[in-house]
Amino acid sequence: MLEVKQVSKLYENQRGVHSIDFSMSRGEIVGFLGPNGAGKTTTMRMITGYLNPTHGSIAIDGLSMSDHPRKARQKIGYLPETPPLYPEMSVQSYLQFIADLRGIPMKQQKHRIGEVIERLGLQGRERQIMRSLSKGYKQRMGLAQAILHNPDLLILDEPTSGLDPKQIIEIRQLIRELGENHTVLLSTHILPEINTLCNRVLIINQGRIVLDGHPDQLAQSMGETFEVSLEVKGPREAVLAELRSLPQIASVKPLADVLAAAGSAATDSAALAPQPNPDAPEHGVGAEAVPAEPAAGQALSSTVAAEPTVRVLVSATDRVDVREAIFYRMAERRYPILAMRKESLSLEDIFLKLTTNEAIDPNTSGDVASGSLANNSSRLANKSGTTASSDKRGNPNA
Ligand SMILES: Nc1ncnc2c1ncn2[C@@H]1O[C@H](COP(=O)(O)OP(=O)(O)OP(=O)(O)O)[C@@H](O)[C@H]1O
Repeated sequence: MLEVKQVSKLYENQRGVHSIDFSMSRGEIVGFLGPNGAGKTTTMRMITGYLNPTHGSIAIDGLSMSDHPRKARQKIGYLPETPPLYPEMSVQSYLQFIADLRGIPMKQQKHRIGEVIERLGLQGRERQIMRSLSKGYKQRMGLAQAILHNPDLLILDEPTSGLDPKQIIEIRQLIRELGENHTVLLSTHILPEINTLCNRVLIINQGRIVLDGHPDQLAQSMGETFEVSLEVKGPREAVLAELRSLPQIASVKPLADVLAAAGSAATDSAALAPQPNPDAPEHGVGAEAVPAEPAAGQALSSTVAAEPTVRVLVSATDRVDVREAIFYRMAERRYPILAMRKESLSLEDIFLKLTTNEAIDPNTSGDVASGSLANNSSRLANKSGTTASSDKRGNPNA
């Protein structure tokens, strides 16, 4: 549907985008993410024919934008960040004006405008002057003018920017519906928007595409290992030994050992004293035994057995999903699993990793774009540190 090949844009004294290369298939909803000044708008304006690339080529459905600009543009609907509305016009007269501009035959105009008004929930507002529309309805009008000529490809530049939460939900729902019949490229600064709307994400930084993939697969492709955080009730050393004996377990890192049996401080202070953890120096994570919660927890002391709770981060080799193996082994040994969670990088982690301090090496950006970022160890260190410190924050005695 869309082919962007080796496209660069040089402004007078600086580079807008550099050798952008991607394609989109029919039916995809692609999220275009990047920090301020990364090159999103420049890319979108080139795709829509508003700007000419300095190098490279763009084709819409096989039609070259430079050789057949009119025909290629006919296949595109564009919602710029600020919708191009005329405040003095009414909803109906504005859409008629756009229909004329788009060359929709007179005979079809009434029917098509009616369809679009219904699709975007603008019924009853046909005679309203656009100046008096709310921001959400102005955005609907922006979408209406973008889809009026029934284009195959929709380019939406920050479609929910500046809307209130209710309007955001409504516009997202509209985009989802439009995605059923159109191919959509949308730029946004709102990361959860990508997860809820898009089946693919492109991340651009400093004018280069640094990542391209499915939102769910990105996290996995950027991690070296499959990781599970786990909370198990049972004797600490025995639980650790069982986990370490499982095949395909690369490491078991205790995060903190928490005595669930509150109140045992009063009866068994020795049991609550922080225990040295043989794993702590090796892994550098907070693995000391943390005293139990005071007051509120103490009320539990008469009902909860003084069984320690072991909290660990388990990493598997070759990204193997080890959750079932862990479950069955713990069940076999009668160590109840209180919590088990697959750990992964959030889209926010990925975005920050790719767009903050880490300089993009042009020689390796191809690898990065295919999602094969290798070193992930600093994140692990961070995560362990964060978990350990948040444990302490959550425990006034720590
Ligand atoms: N008309 C222009 N003349 C010169 N430089 C420009 C022009 N338009 C954009 N740029 C520069 O090109 C780079 C990319 O800008 P662009 O507007 O495409 O980024 P963006 O990702 O859309 O940013 P934002 O999220 O802030 O809208 C920036 O460094 C910007 O300053």
